Amino acid sequence: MSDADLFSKLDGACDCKSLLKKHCTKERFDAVKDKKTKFGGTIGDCIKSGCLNLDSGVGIYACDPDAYTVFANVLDEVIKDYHKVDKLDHPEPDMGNFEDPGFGDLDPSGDFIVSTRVRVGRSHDSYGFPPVLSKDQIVKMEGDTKAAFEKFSGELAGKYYPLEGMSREESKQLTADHFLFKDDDRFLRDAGGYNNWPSGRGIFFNNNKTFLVWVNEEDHLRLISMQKGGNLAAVYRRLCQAITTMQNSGLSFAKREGLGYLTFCPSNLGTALRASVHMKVPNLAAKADEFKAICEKYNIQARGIHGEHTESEGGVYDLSNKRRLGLTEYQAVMEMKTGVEEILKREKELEGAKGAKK
Ligand SMILES: Nc1ncnc2c1ncn2[C@@H]1O[C@H](COP(=O)(O)OP(=O)(O)OP(=O)(O)O)[C@@H](O)[C@H]1O
Repeated sequence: MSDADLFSKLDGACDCKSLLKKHCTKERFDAVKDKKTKFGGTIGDCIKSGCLNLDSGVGIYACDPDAYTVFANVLDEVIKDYHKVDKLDHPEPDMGNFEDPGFGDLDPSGDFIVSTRVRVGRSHDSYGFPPVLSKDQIVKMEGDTKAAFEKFSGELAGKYYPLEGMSREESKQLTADHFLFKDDDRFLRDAGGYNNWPSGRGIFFNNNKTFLVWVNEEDHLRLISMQKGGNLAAVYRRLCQAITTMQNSGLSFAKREGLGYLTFCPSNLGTALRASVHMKVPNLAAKADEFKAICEKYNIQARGIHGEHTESEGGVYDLSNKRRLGLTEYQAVMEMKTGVEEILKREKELEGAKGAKK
């Protein structure tokens, strides 16, 4: 389908509620329809998924880091709307004093928090995103990334497992353990996210599986630190040490002033950080209105435990920072910490009240 045909499909859709539909007006589309990014991408590459999937929430992916400049007339509006900010004035990155972050274990009893995870997305600034990436380029980029992994030492040291050639059993087990990613998202598929799959994709693990890197899942890199229990300090420290090592190994990550770190989907840019706990909150979750209100008050997003758009199981929720743009990395983690502590306090009160009634 040509870029013009894609746009007509979107333009003619009456019940489409995506941010793309809202902000990619005919005027804005016409203003950029003949432009190309320095990686050769077009506005059609960015809007394809949202035009083919009219039920998208966002509907636009950047075809490459340069798209955030060349197609800013559309992308900036989507970003402001999605992240609920008036201005694009994201601060300079600041991970705070991560060696001594001023918080520790959010649930020393171990009764409520099942596991803690903090991840960031990063993009190499010398490569495009999937819509403009050839098989050779994705394989070369994987090579650059693997070279940086060689610099990991101590707790971070581990091994890279390319998806190509991985046995079915191994990949099934890694997915069940919440470690591996899949190729089953139709929005990402139509954005070109699975082009040349599984070439260039893989996963790095440290030896005790508390630090991993997804290579060319949705983003070029997703750096993930996770462990059982609620020790947010240990998880955050490990992630920041890994980010620092990768930056010092010569990799240069795509950023734009006012937008922070750039990612394939505009919903992730800024800090590109999501800090989450899997926490047991059956009593509070049973009071749906109160649960929703407390999450909103503290900017917490609640998800099911198998990732975005999944349901909770046994009262366990994935609770994370909702804000990723317009605040520093340290502030984003602190927001999650504060919200989770409040939710935990309320869950304990409700649990206590139930005990008293018995
Ligand atoms: N605190 C956590 N403990 C254990 N596993 C987690 C935790 N948070 C997320 N996961 C797991 O990580 C995987 C990826 O989750 P999900 O796709 O929701 O988030 P993400 O990787 O942060 O990316 P995105 O926000 O783009 O969806 C899922 O298998 C999910 O269960």
